Amino acid sequence: MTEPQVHAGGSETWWHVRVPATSANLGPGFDSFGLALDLHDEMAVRPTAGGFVVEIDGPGRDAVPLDESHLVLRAMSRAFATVGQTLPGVHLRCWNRIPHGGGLGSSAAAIVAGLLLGRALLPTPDPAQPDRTLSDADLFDLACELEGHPDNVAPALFGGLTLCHPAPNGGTRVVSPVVHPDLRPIAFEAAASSSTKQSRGLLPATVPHADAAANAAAAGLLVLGLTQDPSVLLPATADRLHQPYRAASMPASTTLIADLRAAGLPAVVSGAGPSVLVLCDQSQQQEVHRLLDAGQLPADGFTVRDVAICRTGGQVRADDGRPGGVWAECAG
Ligand SMILES: Nc1ncnc2c1ncn2[C@@H]1O[C@H](COP(=O)(O)OP(=O)(O)OP(=O)(O)O)[C@@H](O)[C@H]1O
Ligand SMILES: N[C@@H](CCO)C(=O)O
Repeated sequence: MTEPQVHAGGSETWWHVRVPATSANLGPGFDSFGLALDLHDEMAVRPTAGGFVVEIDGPGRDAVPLDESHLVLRAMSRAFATVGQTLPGVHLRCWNRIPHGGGLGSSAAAIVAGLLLGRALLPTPDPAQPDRTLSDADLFDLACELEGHPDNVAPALFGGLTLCHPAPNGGTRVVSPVVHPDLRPIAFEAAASSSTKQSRGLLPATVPHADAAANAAAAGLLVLGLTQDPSVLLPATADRLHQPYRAASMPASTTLIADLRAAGLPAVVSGAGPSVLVLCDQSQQQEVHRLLDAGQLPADGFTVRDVAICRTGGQVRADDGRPGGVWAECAG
């Protein structure tokens, strides 16, 4: 990646964003529950005289388009179009850390990054046209539309634990319960990838009533487990709505989850997979590492990360377009 140009009068201003990885579903909370994790993509953008330049480090570098169809640029354009403007030429720099198609919310992070950067780049709002501004709620609605489901974009935008539910008059609402301080998630980041779109195609149009009832019970228990009593998280993470239908498409994840759960550890498919998330408390986190050290978990093909829950959603600042630097506190 080229170094940003520095002019005699100081460095050029870039709008710089960082957005957390997210794990959706958390077992029974299909298309509703999501958790922000302390693993971030960073992007920086500045307007140019015309055209698009995209530079990428990290996952997706050799796979994603480098023109206006890049997901971050599509989201930026959408933010501009929403207020009747056209995105100018931009230079976009991406430092990707979230694997693509891994089940850790890469597309949601890209969409939220693009919307936040788009809002930052928009001309100063005209006080005579207050509807031509974008609130966080507007960005959430746009993100849901672009992603197609809300459970990753909510924690990517707002941080922490988010539960999405249909609003009475249409659209989606978000609530953000406070997570129990003992939670210490572990992510088994899969080297393999899968397309969420294809993985959604494996799901049936209808499910047995008994399965829906079991998931409703587990999802209720999951709120208790995540906020007040982590000891219930093993039964609270049982799912019958999506994991059984996807199991055969990700055999290594399915075996790993079965072994972890047999050891009493609350493991789930992260998002649409194939990564795996374990909603550990402190002693369970140690137990996972003991089992790994003893070679008693089938973890080949996975990178194991202790990932703190990130209380902060996407953050934007103006700077010199270099990666890193100090951001507001994230881990909690
Ligand atoms: N940083 C990014 N820049 C550009 N495109 C991206 C970026 N991140 C994701 N994408 C696009 O999104 C696709 C992955 O999205 P997909 O929804 O299939 O998986 P995911 O978001 O990683 O997993 P999940 O939705 O299960 O959490 C990539 O193949 C790429 O096309
Ligand atoms: N709820 C979504 C999350 C992945 O983006 C799914 O499981 O398809």
